[in-house]
Amino acid sequence: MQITKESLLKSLSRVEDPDLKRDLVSLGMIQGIAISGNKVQFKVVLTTPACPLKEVIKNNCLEALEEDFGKEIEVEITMTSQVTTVRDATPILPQVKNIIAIASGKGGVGKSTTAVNLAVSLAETGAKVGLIDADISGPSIPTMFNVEGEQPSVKKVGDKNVIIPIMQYGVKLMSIGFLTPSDSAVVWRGPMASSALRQFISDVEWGELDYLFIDLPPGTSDIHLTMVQTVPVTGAVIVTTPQKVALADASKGLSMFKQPQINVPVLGVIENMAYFTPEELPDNKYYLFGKEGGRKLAEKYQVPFLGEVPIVQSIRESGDTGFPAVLKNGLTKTAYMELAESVARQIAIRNASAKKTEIVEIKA
Ligand SMILES: Nc1ncnc2c1ncn2[C@@H]1O[C@H](COP(=O)(O)OP(=O)(O)OP(=O)(O)O)[C@@H](O)[C@H]1O
Repeated sequence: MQITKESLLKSLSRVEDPDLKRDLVSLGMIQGIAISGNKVQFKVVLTTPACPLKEVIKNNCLEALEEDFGKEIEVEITMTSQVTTVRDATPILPQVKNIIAIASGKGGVGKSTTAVNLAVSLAETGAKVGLIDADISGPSIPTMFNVEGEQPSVKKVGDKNVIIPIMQYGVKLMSIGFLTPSDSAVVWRGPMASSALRQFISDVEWGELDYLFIDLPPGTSDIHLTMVQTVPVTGAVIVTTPQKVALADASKGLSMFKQPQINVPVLGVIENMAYFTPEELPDNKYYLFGKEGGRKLAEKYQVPFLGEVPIVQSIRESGDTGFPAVLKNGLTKTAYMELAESVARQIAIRNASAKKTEIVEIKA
């Protein structure tokens, strides 16, 4: 059969994106077609560079084409990506495609550690990533990125001063820790903390970003409200340990996002410190805080379970030395890369299926 653009597209329209459950052609994912005799070239534009199904989709395309055009067809597929968004080009962060809140109920469950490693993992896949440390009274991001003591520069744009974020490990960063001495106790009144977050959102030159993570303080606070009143949040990720007290608090955090007045989609639950494992004996698992609590929480609230991260000594050391665990080879790298793929996948699914998030109106 002679290969034409139409026959090629007809063939590829039998291939589905397994997550979005629609065919690649109607999703507009097939681009740049070039045909010469029995040689064809095209691009598959995925919804994220962290797509875990890259190889599956590529093989399904090859199979469909060989079925229709025989083994003699020569196919060159370039797998590329364009992160999706449901945001309008609003005056606030117009070039930021997705804003993701990282929240927990209880403090100390590893929310910041998770936010840091997710951000660096996605940057490693080639995505443009930013991270706001909204934990105003206990900023840990500068330490975890080994940029303590750095000060962002400021430039004038028109009559406005804009802050240039600090760039480290491919991630643009903003934290109150860059603006105050690291050993001083920052005691903020609620309104001051909220105004700092608003400034981090609107007065920082974030530029084009695929993913902007906001590392929230633990619990539910004024900061959470300020965030949802300032920007439309694509979705929230809840971090918890499997321990009963952490789960009880995580449920409260999760319910807050689901409240009709807030209405931020919950992308899923991450179980941190799921079990202890010595790195040299990764098959030995000790369930210090109980088993599968995060998974059960996700089931209870009918939200995706995004994955688990074990307690590993090197994760704590990586945080303290400012060299994120995902940048070291080994089991922690694998755990965080898989987690990042899982988060990126849920963002793509959310963007394909749910409508945009509205900013929460301030009611007096
Ligand atoms: N999977 C893990 N394995 C080992 N240590 C971890 C792991 N996750 C986090 N930690 C360590 O636990 C401590 C608390 O983590 P982190 O600061 O990320 O928690 P948090 O929930 O953001 O805390 P807070 O709510 O107080 O800001 C840190 O010392 C961190 O290095």
